[in-house]
Amino acid sequence: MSIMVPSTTPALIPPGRQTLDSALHQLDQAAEHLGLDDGLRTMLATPRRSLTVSVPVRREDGRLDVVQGFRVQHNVSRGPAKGGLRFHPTTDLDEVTALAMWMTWKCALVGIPYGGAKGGVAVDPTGLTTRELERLTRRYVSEIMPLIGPEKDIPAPDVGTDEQTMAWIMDTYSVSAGYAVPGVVTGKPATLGGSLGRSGATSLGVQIAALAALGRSPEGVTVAVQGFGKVGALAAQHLSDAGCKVVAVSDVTGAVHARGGLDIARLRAYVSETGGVRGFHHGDAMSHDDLFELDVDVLVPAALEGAITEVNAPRIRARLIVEGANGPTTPAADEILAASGTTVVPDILANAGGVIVSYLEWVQNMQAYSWSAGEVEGKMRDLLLNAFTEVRSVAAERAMTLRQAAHVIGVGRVADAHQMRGLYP
Ligand SMILES: NC(=O)C1=CN([C@@H]2O[C@H](COP(=O)(O)OP(=O)(O)OC[C@H]3O[C@@H](n4cnc5c(N)ncnc54)[C@H](OP(=O)(O)O)[C@@H]3O)[C@@H](O)[C@H]2O)C=CC1
Ligand SMILES: O=C(O)CCC(=O)C(=O)O
Repeated sequence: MSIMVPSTTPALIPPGRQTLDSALHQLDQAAEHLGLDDGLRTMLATPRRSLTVSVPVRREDGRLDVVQGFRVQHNVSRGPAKGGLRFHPTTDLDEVTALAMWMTWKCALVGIPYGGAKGGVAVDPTGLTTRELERLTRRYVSEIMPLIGPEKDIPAPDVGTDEQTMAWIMDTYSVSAGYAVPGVVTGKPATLGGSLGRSGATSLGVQIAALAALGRSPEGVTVAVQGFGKVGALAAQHLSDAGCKVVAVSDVTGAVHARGGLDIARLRAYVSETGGVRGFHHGDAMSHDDLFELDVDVLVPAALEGAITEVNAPRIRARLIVEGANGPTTPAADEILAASGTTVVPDILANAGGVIVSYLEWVQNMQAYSWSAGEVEGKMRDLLLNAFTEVRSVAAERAMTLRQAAHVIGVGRVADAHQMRGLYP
């Protein structure tokens, strides 16, 4: 089985399919390198279980809307399926399948005992009231109930969902079980068994990965961040706290730039008040596209897939890209960046801090015990930096990019699990 990288991105291919093609291409490269046979490749390219559900939502004005929801368990050979839940209008089954596949490799890469999953609901959460969102979440959870559970599949936050969404999931599942089941979901509020440090864990991981890849003092290192949501805003904060100068950030509303560095704490307060970075007075407005072309040391894509393509990759001047988002760089862009000597710390490594702390949350829930914030951070840091060191040494030994090395390690571990278990005849 071989998946070609298209040299251009045909406009007619839906974005979700393009994302899945990227994930399959990365798998194919790793499988080739590992010498996996066709049967095993096909098994790894195919999700174990995919569920599509119709979710009715009663609107405040009495109307009934019906939206599509998905939960994909890509692989469960190393443990329960694990991965976030996304509420976004363009989410589809292909996108969720790709994101689930990346979760499989990510969990294997950082050495936590999970397979990979992802969920999605094709809805714009900003267009719903809190009560509508709650009804939607509870109904979606009821529909996917047979798939999830602390020993089966454990959702977590992703784009458009948060601690409140996780609390509703935990409650809906627990009401059905007849007792409180905190371990069914991670990224919950601390009062319901959420771990200290989970809300900022993905971003802290991005900072840790960025500093490790920089390999020099962060003082004065310039950074641009695309996306100012749960991951991007706190990644900007953590990088700024470490001494970097975050000179530009963007969200859907716009992009802001300040050559001398943005005051990230002030910008976060502004965004909580206004809903977006647009109009922030302590910086200049810039276009979304220009942010990618700034002369900065580090670029952190922390929004959605397909942000860095063959179109903008040749114009990127940052020498280091640290992927907070999943799948922000297309395979064609990857080739251009590799040829220009740009280092890309890949998503399955750079944003793994989130799922690592989710794992630590689940472990705390399963043993009905909790760790201090320092203990959680220390364990996360160790797991992430061990994976970072391993990826860097495999990349050096085998003359490959960090993404290729990360996939060789992650895919290799999952393939080993299949072979040892004998699931594959
Ligand atoms: N949350 C987590 O723990 C983890 C998330 N990730 C990945 O990180 C990425 C971001 O997730 P998360 O922060 O949770 O999601 P959020 O929904 O909290 O934030 C997404 C952000 O991206 C912005 N955005 C969307 N499209 C664009 C665009 N075209 N240009 C600029 N900004 C844009 C949104 O802007 P606006 O607010 O204006 O809509 C928002 O600021 C995703 O790829 C996700 O899969 C990876 C690992 C864990
Ligand atoms: O915390 C988790 O379980 C998963 C987070 C996630 O969706 C991701 O890493 O992409």
